[in-house]
Amino acid sequence: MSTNQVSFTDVSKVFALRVDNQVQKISALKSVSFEVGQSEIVTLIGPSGCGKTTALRILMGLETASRGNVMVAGKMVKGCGYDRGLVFQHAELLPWLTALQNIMFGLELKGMRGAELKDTAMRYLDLVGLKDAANRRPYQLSGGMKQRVGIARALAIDPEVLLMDEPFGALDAQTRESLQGELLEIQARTKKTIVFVTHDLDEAVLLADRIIVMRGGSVQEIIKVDLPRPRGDLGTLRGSKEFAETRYVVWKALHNANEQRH
Ligand SMILES: Nc1ncnc2c1ncn2[C@@H]1O[C@H](COP(=O)(O)OP(=O)(O)OP(=O)(O)O)[C@@H](O)[C@H]1O
Repeated sequence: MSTNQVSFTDVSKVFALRVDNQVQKISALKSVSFEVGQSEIVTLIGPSGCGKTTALRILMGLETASRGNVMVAGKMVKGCGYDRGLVFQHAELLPWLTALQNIMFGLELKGMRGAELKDTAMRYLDLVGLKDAANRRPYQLSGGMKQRVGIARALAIDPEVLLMDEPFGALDAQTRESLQGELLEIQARTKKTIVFVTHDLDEAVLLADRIIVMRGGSVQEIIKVDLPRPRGDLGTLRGSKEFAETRYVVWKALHNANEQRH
């Protein structure tokens, strides 16, 4: 974790909304700064509307910052790029393509052709445990399987940083838990740097090296998670004293964030 893969420095974002012929300004981010080290997993958590998705969208290049600097892998972010992969809450796969073709599509856009194209897509499908479902179309996949394809699609372009916006938020508790474990295993193998937005306190702790607690467009607190890596069996981890202690620290920070909001 010596070099920073992400530097978000003094970033502010103001949205201008036109309501009844009047322009209303919404300050979504106010001088937000944080860094993410190489191979680090950082989770962003905080009350609804505190700016988590806006921060992620700026990192992805889908929004521009009104002020401040955003660097990924040593380069200033100017629009989308293959150095970043995004996974949404809903995988948003192309419905007329198979799981394999959905992954190939992104690789083709990147310029990959021929045997390498199919082999690479298959390798990433295998990484998320879906080799046998390669020829299924999205409607033939469960919610969890679709999210796995979404993760494979983002990883296949070999980004420096994986940006994940509540990727497991729409899944049932059991599928969510197994995907959390799978994500940790994949990260241990690929060593990707991950910025992960979640509403779920347990998820924030289970996955992260550090947790950024946000409030009203600002960083309220950054909490280091000292749980060992690899995290091993997440069920056992959840039952540990260390997990409970960290969870309480984050709960308190969130509680403060909520109180100061009201
Ligand atoms: N395109 C936009 N135009 C105007 N306002 C926006 C836009 N996108 C976000 N906002 C506003 O910016 C603020 C932060 O929104 P954001 O979606 O980043 O919050 P969030 O923490 O991700 O919320 P949630 O947890 O509910 O998804 C909110 O007040 C929201 O209404």
